[in-house]
Amino acid sequence: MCGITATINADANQAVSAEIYESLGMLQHRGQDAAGIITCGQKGRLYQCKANGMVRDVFPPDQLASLLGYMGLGHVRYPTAGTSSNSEAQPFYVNSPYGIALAHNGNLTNAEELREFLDQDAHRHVNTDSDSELLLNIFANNLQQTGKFRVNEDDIFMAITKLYSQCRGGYACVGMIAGFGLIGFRDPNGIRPLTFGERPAANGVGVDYMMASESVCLEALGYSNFRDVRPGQAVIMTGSKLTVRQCIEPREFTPCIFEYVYFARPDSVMDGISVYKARLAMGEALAMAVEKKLGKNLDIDVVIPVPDTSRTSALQVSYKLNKLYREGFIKNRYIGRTFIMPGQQMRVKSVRRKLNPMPMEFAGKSVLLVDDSIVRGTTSREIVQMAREAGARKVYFASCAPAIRYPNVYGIDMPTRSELIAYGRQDDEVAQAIGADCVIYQNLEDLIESVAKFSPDVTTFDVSVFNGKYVTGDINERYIVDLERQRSDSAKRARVPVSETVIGLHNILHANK
Ligand SMILES: O=P(O)(O)OC[C@H]1O[C@H](OP(=O)(O)OP(=O)(O)O)[C@H](O)[C@@H]1O
Ligand SMILES: NC(=O)CC[C@H](N)C(=O)O
Ligand SMILES: [Mg+2]
Repeated sequence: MCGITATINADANQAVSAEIYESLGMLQHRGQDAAGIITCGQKGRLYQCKANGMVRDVFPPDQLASLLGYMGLGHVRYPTAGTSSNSEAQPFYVNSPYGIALAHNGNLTNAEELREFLDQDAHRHVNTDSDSELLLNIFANNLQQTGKFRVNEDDIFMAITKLYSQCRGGYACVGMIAGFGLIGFRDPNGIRPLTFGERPAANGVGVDYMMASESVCLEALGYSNFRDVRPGQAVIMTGSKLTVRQCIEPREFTPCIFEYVYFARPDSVMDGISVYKARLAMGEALAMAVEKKLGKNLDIDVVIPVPDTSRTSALQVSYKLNKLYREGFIKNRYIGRTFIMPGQQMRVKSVRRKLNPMPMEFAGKSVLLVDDSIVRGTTSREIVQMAREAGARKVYFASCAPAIRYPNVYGIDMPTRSELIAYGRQDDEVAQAIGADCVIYQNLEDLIESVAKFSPDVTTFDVSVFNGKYVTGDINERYIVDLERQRSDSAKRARVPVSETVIGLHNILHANK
């Protein structure tokens, strides 16, 4: 899902790298494969450090100080396009025109067309398989068309407006133009999130600005007056000045519902909706679904969450059903999220290493396990087996999200139908496949209602993984088949490993080794 962040301090002597590092730590749950920071110092010079790995490993604290400058971008990566090579770690940089860097959350659905355009018409060199590098070059090319020695805000908004007509898919982006300032923009459907805020500068003169995928980063760093970038809108932040412009007529506002189900932190507020409140509501609605399926006289002794994400909802399921809530699985706090790990083998191994059952909570009991979602079934299969090994008499499995039967094309790496456990299976067949006595899914209307009821203006969402309806309107069977061919687990395994050398701008991490 990737996490993006950007900061510009009003005081040009106030370095940003430490705070960007901190906010990347707060976005780690959105991407565990790679991380990067690029900053811009006085005289417009850029400094960069990026590589594969977790935030704490990519940026040795003593080297953070060498990322000089008062403005910068940060990124944590969970790949959905290209490869997992170091060279595709973000932010990306192009020197012409003006020195531009960009960090992207999302996925472009017309990447091949853009690649061809950049090669044949724009004559720009693209050095990796990343769709984010394409996005950056499209923007750079649009800006280049101005032919100006120096650009102004109107030129930048125009370049973004043009980009909206060229790029399709889901994208929330933060960018930086050397010596000028920061930009941020969000796709016309607002599928991927982007929020921004401000705070008084440390020296009391002017205002600092920050953008991030999730509001937690802004909150922790003392920013306030949070607003979300609206679909098709763009922002420009320069020393103490913020300009917001609606670049194109927005399409239907359809944020990704999976942010609320799984991706975002519960303490974030996205598009005005508290993720925590939405998860409580999902739990309430799920409790009703459980009662409907299993009857009023529930044979359930205890409700057990599958840590971590389902905890908030599971608590509400137990409250509504008036059944005991117990932490039956203990999570190893040093193991990250398994769903966003790159290969199936690694995911399966990690579930067992990550979660360990407390036998006394299972022995002789009928348990209701609650998770936020069942995607490939990796977690549920292992968890049900663990519950049985620990002596459970009956194992019911409830999911806050409906059955997932369609690929995601907007920034979640679920590209292959056959890898989804509910694909081609009825609910009872899913139960059989994961070894549960029964599977209870939330229905789609209830999920939508659980999230939408907290929003002042969002009524619809991108729910394509549940119903196969893609909000951008450009996805056909041929695209899906192609995606499966390129990005299935087996296709990724078969790929010849690319060089692990970092390609690109002078990289501080490697320079100092
Ligand atoms: O059916 P699957 O393919 O296993 O995917 C779904 C599971 O993966 C996620 O957990 P994850 O371990 O990634 O993160 P969490 O600790 O935040 O729950 C999600 O919360 C489900 O538990
Ligand atoms: N999950 C994401 O947002 C991925 C961003 C981009 N498509 C990449 O693969 O790097
Ligand atoms: Mg989980």
